[in-house]
Amino acid sequence: MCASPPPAHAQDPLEAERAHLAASRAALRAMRKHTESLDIRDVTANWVNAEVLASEIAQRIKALADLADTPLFFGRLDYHRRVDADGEHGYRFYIGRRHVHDAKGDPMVIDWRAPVSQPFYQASKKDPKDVELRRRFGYDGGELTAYEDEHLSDPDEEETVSALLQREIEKPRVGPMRDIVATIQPEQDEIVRGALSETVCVQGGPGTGKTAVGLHRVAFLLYAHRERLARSGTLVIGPNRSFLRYIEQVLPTLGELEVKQATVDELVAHVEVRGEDDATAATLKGDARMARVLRRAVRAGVTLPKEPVMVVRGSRRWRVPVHELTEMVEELLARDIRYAAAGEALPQRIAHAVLVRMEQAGEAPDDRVQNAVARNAAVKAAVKAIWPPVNPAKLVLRLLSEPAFLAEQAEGILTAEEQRAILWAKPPRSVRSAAWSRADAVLIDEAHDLVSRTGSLGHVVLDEAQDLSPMQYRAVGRRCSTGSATVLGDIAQGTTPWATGSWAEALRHLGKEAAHVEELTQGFRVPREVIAYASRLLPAIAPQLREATSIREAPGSFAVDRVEPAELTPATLAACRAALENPGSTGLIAADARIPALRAALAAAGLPHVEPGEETDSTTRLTLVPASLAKGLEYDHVVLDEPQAVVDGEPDRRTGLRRLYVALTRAVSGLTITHAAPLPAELQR
Ligand SMILES: Nc1ncnc2c1ncn2[C@@H]1O[C@H](COP(=O)(O)OP(=O)(O)OP(=O)(O)O)[C@@H](O)[C@H]1O
Repeated sequence: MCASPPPAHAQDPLEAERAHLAASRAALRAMRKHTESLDIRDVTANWVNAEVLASEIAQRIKALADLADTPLFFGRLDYHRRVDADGEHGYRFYIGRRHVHDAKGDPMVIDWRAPVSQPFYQASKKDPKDVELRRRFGYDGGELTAYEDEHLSDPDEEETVSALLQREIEKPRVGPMRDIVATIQPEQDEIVRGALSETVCVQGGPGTGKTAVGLHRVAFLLYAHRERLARSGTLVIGPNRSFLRYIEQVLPTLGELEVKQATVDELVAHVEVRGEDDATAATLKGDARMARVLRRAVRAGVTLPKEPVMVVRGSRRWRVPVHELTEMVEELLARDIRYAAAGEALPQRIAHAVLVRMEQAGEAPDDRVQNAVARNAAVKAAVKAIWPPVNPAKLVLRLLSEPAFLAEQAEGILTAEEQRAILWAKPPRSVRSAAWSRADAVLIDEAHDLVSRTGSLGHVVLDEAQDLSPMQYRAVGRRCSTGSATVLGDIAQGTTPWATGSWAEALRHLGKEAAHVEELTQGFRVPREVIAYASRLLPAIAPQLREATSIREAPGSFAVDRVEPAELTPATLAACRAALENPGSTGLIAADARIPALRAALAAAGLPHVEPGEETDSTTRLTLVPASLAKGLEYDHVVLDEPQAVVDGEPDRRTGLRRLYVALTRAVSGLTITHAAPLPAELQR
């Protein structure tokens, strides 16, 4: 970083940049050494503080690791004028994954999230944002091998597509998801740097970078609001564990080690899920009307008092009459406070009424007396009868077991037929023995929240959101009720019968109606020909959506092989072998029902494979992917076995075609389809 304009020296620019890289590396090592040598004995008064500080330091040491194959900086900005922002000043800034400073404290590399770095992503010929030169760096392993310049204010220089960006996008994919920090695009950057207070919903076709954007947004928010989010917490929600394993490296590479990950099922794991609903029951249980039924049910046990409360203290008896108790209960019912909080308020109200009477009788009771009266056995007994405690799981068990109870709570909300659809055919004996379904667990979570408020996090990223039921949105919404969310999804990839119809509706259930919906349209994954082929399904699965474009220049390979039924499995295996000739990962995607047969065939043929979410290595680059787990994942080459079987694996045709759309859009460099049954009509054009 220079404090004065860069001198026009004759040195080979690449050499100069390599020198800066070497100096930055040395500075990073020095920073790490310094942190490692910190002696905390003098600054911590007790062992708790010492523990906290020690763990913070350990985190910092980890964050300061110089990762050999992740370049320390990937870009450079030369401003026209000296920039003074956020403690950074100078004309020239190197942009990287984290701050590096020299011994004097002057910055060598600026964090990509700092305000001075933003023009690296946003500046253009049209709006240069004071930037004279934008330089992108190319690396081979850890070695700086190339650079590419754009003189943003030079009217004679033509605007071109960056070859380095193109190279980055075209790289064969291997292993888990990587960060995209060097090549975030302007439309993505807008979302990444959105204000913490704002909830944003991103609709985008397959491979438009929704997941990548969501993860970088968390990294950005943690940078901009570190203390606040450290207190309140951040969470990334994904559809299943294999997906979460696929993305789990991205934030740590960006230096963020503290972000939690979970599936929606894990968030609501109050009971063990062993049962499964049919589509009708699951859809009804996921319907937002269930929240109203539960609200009523939670309060169903509240009984208006029939007798006065009599408190005996010493030689005196104090009586709170029925009408006064009734007023208290009615007031608590009318107020929007949680059931348990209201149940705790009631004894205090009764005690207060007793205190008023004591005062009227000339006594001078204080707070301690009020608390003692609230704990008095007569008051406790009355409260238990009026406002009995509610066990959320037991309540849901009763609701799904007792037709009369359900009828009472669901009257005017669910029809008789709908009630029958969600009732258990054979009611379980206890919470433990019940075969709870995933949707039931969400109902229990709602009941929990009606009883006592669920704590809110600072920010939640909800990926593959198109699949959530309204009740699941509510479960996520209460976990960010005082924070914000990034909602990511693609309506065309919605494969659950209970999926919410539109983003506006989804955001309402999430409790974030004011959120705006952004659209990402540039596809970074799927080759042009393949996305065009998959898009033939759009009129049938999401007619309102536009086809995603592909910014990949490499045409990729695409083949459809029809074979005799007896030849299907051998043809699929042969396609896998051919795909494995290429560098990068190969995914064999098939209908869930085909997986056992294919697994056996792969074993018999001596083709080793892993399951989704497991790490591939140089000897095992093939993953066998059930269509139901393909969502969100990508492979360099995809072999898709028998598309019609993928469609048939779902309860209805639209869902089947959407599942197929997901499977067709996982490939980065090549897609081979093998089939014996005719292809679904929608694909034949
Ligand atoms: N700006 C970018 N530069 C380089 N690569 C990018 C960029 N944006 C996205 N990608 C890459 O494109 C691929 C698809 O991104 P991602 O998985 O985030 O898309 P998605 O929209 O979530 O897809 P899906 O709808 O299939 O879940 C990933 O390999 C990602 O790293």
